[in-house]
Amino acid sequence: MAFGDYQNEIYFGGLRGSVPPYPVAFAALELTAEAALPTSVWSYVAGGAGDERTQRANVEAFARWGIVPRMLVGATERDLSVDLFGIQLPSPIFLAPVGVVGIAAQDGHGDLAAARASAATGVTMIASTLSEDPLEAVGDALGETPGLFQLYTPKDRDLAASLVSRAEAAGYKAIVVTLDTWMTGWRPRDLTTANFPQLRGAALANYVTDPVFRAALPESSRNDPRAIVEQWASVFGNPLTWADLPWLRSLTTLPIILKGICAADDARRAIDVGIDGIYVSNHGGRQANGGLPALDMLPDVVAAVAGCVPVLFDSGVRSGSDVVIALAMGATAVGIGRPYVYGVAVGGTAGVIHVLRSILAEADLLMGVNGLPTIASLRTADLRRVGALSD
Ligand SMILES: Cc1cc2nc3c(=O)[nH]c(=O)nc-3n(C[C@H](O)[C@H](O)[C@H](O)COP(=O)(O)O)c2cc1C
Ligand SMILES: O=C(O)C(=O)c1ccccc1
Repeated sequence: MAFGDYQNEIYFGGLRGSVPPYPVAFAALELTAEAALPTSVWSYVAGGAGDERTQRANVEAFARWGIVPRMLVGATERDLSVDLFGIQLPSPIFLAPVGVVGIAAQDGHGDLAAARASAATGVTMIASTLSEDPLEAVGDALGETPGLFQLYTPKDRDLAASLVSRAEAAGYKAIVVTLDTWMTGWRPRDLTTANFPQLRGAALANYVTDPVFRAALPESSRNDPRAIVEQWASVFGNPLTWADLPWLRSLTTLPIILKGICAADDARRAIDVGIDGIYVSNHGGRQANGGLPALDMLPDVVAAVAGCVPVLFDSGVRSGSDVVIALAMGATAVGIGRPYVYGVAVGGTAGVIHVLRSILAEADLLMGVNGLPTIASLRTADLRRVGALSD
C-alpha cells in the first residue's frame, strides 16, 4: 500500500463506505477518545505535569515552522522509508512506548492492539516495560515488523538484566532506556482522580512473568496483587547516572537508545560512552512542566550528534505535517504517542491502524505537493521559523 492510497479511499474512492468510522482530524479524534474513556483513564493518558504548559507548547511549537515548497519536481513516487541500525523501515514513524495503555482499550489489551496495528502497517513499535501483556506476547503480535523494547531500568540489576535478555530472546531489535521517568512528575489531574490507574497490577505483566521478580516475592504472596504492586513500587525506578552506563552497555549487544536526552552535551557524552541512538523527548510534557517544547531542543541535539547515530524524536506530534517538520529538522524517525492511545480508545487495533495510516497518508501527500519525495530530500529542505524567535 502506498500511504497516499488512504487519501484515495476517502476522496477519490467516493466515500463509498471505505471511510473508517473514526475521526480523521486530531481534534475530533481527541474528543471521541475522551467521550469513550472514564474520567480517571482520560486524565492519565491526556494529562501532563503541572499546568501542562509544556505539553501544550510541544504541540504549538510545530506551528512555528514551515517548509518552502519546491515545484516542477514531479514527485509522483514517494519513498518514506528510513534506515535504523541497518533495518529498513517502510516509514519514518514509530509507536512511542506507552505504559498502562491497556486501560484505554475495551478489552484491556492495548499493547496487543498496538502490536497488531504495527504488524498491519509496518510501523515499528517500541513496547513499554509497563504492559498488560508480557513482552513475548507483544513481540509475537508484531509479526514481521521489527520491534524495539523500552526499558524502565529497575533498581534491582538482576531484574534489569533479565528483562533485557528476555527482550533479546523475543527478537526485539534495540533497547530504548527511558531516563526521564525514574519517578513520576507532578501530575495534578492524576493526583485529583480518585481512581489513580497507574498502579493497576495489570500493567505489570513483564514483572509478574519474570523469574527474578518472582523469586524476590515471598512464595505465599506470588499471586497477591497488593504484594506484587508493592514489590514493583520498591524496584521500579533506578535514578541512573553516567556511572551506570558501562553496566547498562554490558547487558546487551543490541543497540541501546537513550530516551529523554534533550541537551547537546548529554548527547555527545552518551555517544562517547558507546550509546547507539539518541531519543529527544520530554515525555509529552508528563514529567517536567515549564520546560522547552521538545521540538525546539531537536536542532541542537541533531547538530551535536552530527550524523554519528540516529536521533529519534517525539512529544507533540499530532499529524503528518508535524512528522515532516521533525524529519526536516533532522530526526531519523518520529514517535507517535497520545494519538495512537486515542486510536486504541476509539477502535482498538482498527483505531490504531486508522491513526497511523492517516498520519502517514498526510505526510506522504505533503511530501508530494511540496516536491520533496524522499526523506533525504526533506533533510535538505528550506525549513524556516515563522515569526520572531521570541514569539
Ligand atoms: C499514557 C502514556 C504513558 C506513557 N508511558 C511511557 C512509558 O511507559 N515509557 C516511556 O518511555 N514513555 C512513556 N510515555 C511517553 C511517550 O513515549 C512519549 O514520549 C509521549 O507520549 C510523547 O508525547 P505526545 O504523546 O504528547 O506526543 C507515555 C506517554 C503517555 C501519554
Ligand atoms: O505515565 C507515564 O508517562 C509513564 O511513563 C509511567 C511511569 C510509571 C508508572 C506508570 C506510567
